[in-house]
Amino acid sequence: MNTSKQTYLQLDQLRLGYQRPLLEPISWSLQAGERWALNGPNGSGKSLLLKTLSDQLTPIGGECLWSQGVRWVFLAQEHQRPALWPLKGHDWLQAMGIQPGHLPLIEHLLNQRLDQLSGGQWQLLRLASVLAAGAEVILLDEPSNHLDAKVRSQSLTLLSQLQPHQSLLMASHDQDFIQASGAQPLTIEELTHVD
Ligand SMILES: Nc1ncnc2c1ncn2[C@@H]1O[C@H](COP(=O)(O)OP(=O)(O)OP(=O)(O)O)[C@@H](O)[C@H]1O
Repeated sequence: MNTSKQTYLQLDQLRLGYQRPLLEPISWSLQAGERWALNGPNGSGKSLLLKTLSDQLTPIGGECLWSQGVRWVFLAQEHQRPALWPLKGHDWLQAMGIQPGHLPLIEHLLNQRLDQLSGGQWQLLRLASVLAAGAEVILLDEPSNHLDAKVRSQSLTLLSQLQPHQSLLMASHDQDFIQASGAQPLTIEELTHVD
């Protein structure tokens, strides 16, 4: 099936905010295979958009329409771990419904306890599991947070293994990471701009 022109997500005059709208309305669509990197100043609404797309916030107005059958996954900027958490990496993958055999880059983390992983190891495990879920749309909030050079390069390897039909929308301040990922930079201002 040729999915190159398929629209995965359509935003129509979408109003985002908490108690009241914080941004101008957004009208935008995401097509199969597109790779976008939201960047721009702190507080400009990147996380707000990703939280709304991933159903953590209700839009204040307008429409957010996922095409039928399109699956999305979301990597939050932070994921707090309980201080004592006796689960291991393979438990995490199992909970995500993922076969560990396909993920050589995180094999060394599978027998480690989640509460004993470093911040970067935890971020890599979470990123790898989100990418391995095979969803059509990958939403990532600051995926290069906490990463040293080696893990950062491993994360880029994982991103480079996305299938041509998979789409990416990530928020990032990390210009080098954005460039290396091949994603096109996009600002919230551009999304709210009306021609
Ligand atoms: N829980 C909240 N309640 C009310 N306003 C909030 C809440 N969280 C964030 N905001 C506000 O929403 C706006 C957008 O914040 P958001 O976190 O989306 O910015 P961002 O572009 O992701 O910033 P950063 O680059 O710092 O991660 C900011 O003005 C922020 O103060």
